[in-house]
Amino acid sequence: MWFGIVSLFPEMFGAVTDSGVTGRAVKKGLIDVDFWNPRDFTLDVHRTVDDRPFGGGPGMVMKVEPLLAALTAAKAHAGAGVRTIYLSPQGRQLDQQGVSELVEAEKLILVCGRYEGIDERIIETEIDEEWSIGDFVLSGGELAAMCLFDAVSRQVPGVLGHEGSAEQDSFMNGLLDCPHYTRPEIFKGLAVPQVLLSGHHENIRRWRLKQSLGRTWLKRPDLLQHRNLDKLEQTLLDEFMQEHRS
Ligand SMILES: CN1CCN(C(=O)c2nonc2N)CC1
Repeated sequence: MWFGIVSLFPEMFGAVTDSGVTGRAVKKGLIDVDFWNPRDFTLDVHRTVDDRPFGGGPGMVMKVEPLLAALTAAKAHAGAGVRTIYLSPQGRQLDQQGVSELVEAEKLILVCGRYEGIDERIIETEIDEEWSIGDFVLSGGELAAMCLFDAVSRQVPGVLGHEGSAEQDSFMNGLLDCPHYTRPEIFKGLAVPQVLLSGHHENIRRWRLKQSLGRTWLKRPDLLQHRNLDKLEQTLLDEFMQEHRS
């Protein structure tokens, strides 16, 4: 999978291109990333990338020409079939379903705005989709782009090594994740659930599923609205609810 990043702060992306699971995927060539910085496309001695908004008001807007030149260069590099995304609170809120759709794209350009944003005409003429990571305001699109980059990259075959991790990620099966434990067996007087020490894989699988269902019921019941439970899942959830109430 290939990502083209248009950003005034490409150095921020080291957090995902040089570290962790995604950093290893880049190193292995499972994920390719290229950067285009609008500042490199300025023509004035001060390398100006922002301008005052028409109509006045606070803040600045990213200058049209350097941004367009950077984006044009990114699209030329990408070739056909690339989807160009602008990170913005106006966009579709990113969730695991959206991640699953985006990973099918194979080539994504992520445009990161700064200041008050980018000229609306760039959005109208150059952007295919707007995506948001939540209803809050960031200082720029870079952190949102890194979230999208990480979540989408995790779904690329081979990135997680044993594919199971992706499946077991929260939201991959529409439920919250189960609890996780590691050594020591007793920590602050709290023991690891015995079933996890039993070595009985089917019992462990059922316990984890029951915990996922129960946690989702307690913390995110809205997710259950859209999740058809099979017979076993309903039985396990009923058990959890009964135990929770007793
Ligand atoms: C111009 N800039 C404003 C701030 N911003 C965001 O708050 C944001 N992006 O994606 N999800 C979000 N929330 C990015 C774009």
